[in-house]
Amino acid sequence: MFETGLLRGKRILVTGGGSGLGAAMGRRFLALGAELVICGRKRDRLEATASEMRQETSGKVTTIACDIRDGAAVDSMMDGLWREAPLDILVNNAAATFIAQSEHLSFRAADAILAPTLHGAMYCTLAAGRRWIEGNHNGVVLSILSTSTITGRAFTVPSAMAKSAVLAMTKSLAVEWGPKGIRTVAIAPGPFPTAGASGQLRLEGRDDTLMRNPLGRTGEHSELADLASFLVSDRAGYINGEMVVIDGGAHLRSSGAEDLLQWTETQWADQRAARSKG
Ligand SMILES: CCCCCCC/C=C/C(=O)SCCNC(=O)CCNC(=O)[C@H](O)C(C)(C)COP(=O)(O)OP(=O)(O)OC[C@H]1O[C@@H](n2cnc3c(N)ncnc32)[C@H](O)[C@@H]1OP(=O)(O)O
Ligand SMILES: NC(=O)C1=CN([C@@H]2O[C@H](COP(=O)(O)OP(=O)(O)OC[C@H]3O[C@@H](n4cnc5c(N)ncnc54)[C@H](OP(=O)(O)O)[C@@H]3O)[C@@H](O)[C@H]2O)C=CC1
Repeated sequence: MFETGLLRGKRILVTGGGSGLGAAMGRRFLALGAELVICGRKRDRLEATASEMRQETSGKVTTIACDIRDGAAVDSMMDGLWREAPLDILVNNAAATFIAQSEHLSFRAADAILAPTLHGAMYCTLAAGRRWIEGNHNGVVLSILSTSTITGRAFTVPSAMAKSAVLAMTKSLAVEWGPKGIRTVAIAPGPFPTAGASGQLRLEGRDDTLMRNPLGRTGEHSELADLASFLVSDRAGYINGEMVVIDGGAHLRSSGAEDLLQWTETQWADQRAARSKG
């Protein structure tokens, strides 16, 4: 689909790149000639993914164990990266969510979603942006958001709040940092099967989420990876502050949570008892 070497010479950090959509984007970036860095909390999973990637391509893949909820850890990751060479592209992909009745959310539970999804994305963006500006280096920030930024979404309120805040960051920095050579863009995916999403959102046990998709299917990882590759590339050099939706048109029919309005209190009690550790 793309010219060979579309991302040659680009050094890209994908947060949460050890699994799911982050790994899918990373694989495509490597295939297009980029140098890839992936971070996450689970060192073993990062290493396993990186070694698969190295076998698939001849590209350079580096892993860094970093909890992006910790600003000092993010700074130390960026310092380490910059000691070798500046990044060119940051992909804010790491996030957390689960379904819950909002009245049952403890403050700690709300923070467990806000901390990686909002604060983590903000820390990474500020840490990269500051270094790009100091070094007079161009950069691109791509944030993976959600159609909840458009529709809101019942039962995943902290996630909808965090994603909406990162959209506000994307639009605001497009204006503030555009003149400094930094583009900020975003993608709002609809349902894409990943272990994280299925586990946290109980996708397999839900009746009508997929049926409501106008295209009658979930997204392919390669479709999201293609869109991400275009948006971070120089070919998208005039796109700034924009969020592109990739959901088969689903959000035009439903936020994706309406079936949960029919759940009984027993179902919610079962859900609370069967928490998934993502
Ligand atoms: C369907 C329509 C379209 C799809 C739209 C999809 C939009 C977005 C999708 C995604 O983001 S998919 C990505 C999903 N991936 C992940 O979530 C991976 C990361 N996950 C995690 O880190 C954990 O699973 C976590 C639970 C989210 C956070 O773990 P952490 O170690 O930080 O938290 P804990 O210490 O375990 O718990 C803190 C706090 O939260 C309460 N809690 C945990 N799980 C639940 C739950 N399922 N329901 C209610 N509350 C929960 C837990 O009890 C703690 O609170 P206190 O008990 O201490 O008050
Ligand atoms: N799949 C879907 O249907 C949709 C996904 N999205 C978004 O796409 C992105 C990827 O989701 P998906 O691939 O499905 O889910 P995954 O659960 O596979 O991905 C989440 C990633 O984030 C990392 N992560 C979580 N918390 C932290 C943290 N504190 N510090 C560093 N890394 C962290 C995890 O790694 P580790 O556990 O090692 O820390 C994991 O690799 C997310 O932003 C999600 O909100 C949006 C809409 C729909």
